[in-house]
Amino acid sequence: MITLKSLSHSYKGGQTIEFKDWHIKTNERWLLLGNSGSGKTTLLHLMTGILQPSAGEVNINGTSIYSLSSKSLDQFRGQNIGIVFQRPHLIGSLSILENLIIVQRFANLAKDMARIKEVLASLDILDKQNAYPAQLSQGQLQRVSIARAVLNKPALLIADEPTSSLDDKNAFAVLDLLLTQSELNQTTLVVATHDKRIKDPFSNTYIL
Ligand SMILES: Nc1ncnc2c1ncn2[C@@H]1O[C@H](COP(=O)(O)OP(=O)(O)OP(=O)(O)O)[C@@H](O)[C@H]1O
Repeated sequence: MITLKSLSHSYKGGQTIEFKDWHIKTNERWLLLGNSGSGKTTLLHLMTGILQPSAGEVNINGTSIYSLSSKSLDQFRGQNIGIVFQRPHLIGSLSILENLIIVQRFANLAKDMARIKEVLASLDILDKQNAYPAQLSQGQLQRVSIARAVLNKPALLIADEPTSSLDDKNAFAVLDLLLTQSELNQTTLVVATHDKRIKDPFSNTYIL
């Protein structure tokens, strides 16, 4: 269960953005909808502890995330939250395998090669394990990005605008990967978007 309560944020010199309360149950699939500039990225950053709110609380499975020290929060995020960013942000000098090994290490989990290979296989990119990011296509990079986000079986999988720059065929393919992976890994899914093409599989919507 994830709860957002009385959350608001003001950037320096900007207006205060207030967010209505949000209760997300385990394994639910939510669409976070809002026009450009409405605060989607800000809310995702608050939910994941990347940004501290001006006021309010985020509680993930019993942990109030802003009460954690920054080191504990980094570890908590690594173990409980997977994020698919708009761009993959992989480390270019490391192979795909090495990029995933450090995700386990940053979360303070034991190295688990079997799990890495299982996730790569489920996304159909196991044959790319020894390749470097520059050697992969955009679609393959997005798969690695999803692999990295689900690797540690997080309680919460978040995707920030995963489809808006894609054509219909690729947008639905990525959506399908996110849905399949959230089911496979028993992960609650939140997709932030202004892409109305992908709304059908979501029964829950939080509108900004
Ligand atoms: N670092 C910042 N400093 C000051 N203002 C900011 C900062 N980041 C965002 N904002 C402002 O906060 C508001 C919400 O921005 P945010 O990026 O959360 O919107 P968004 O819904 O994700 O937009 P988009 O869909 O265009 O990415 C906007 O008015 C934006 O200008």
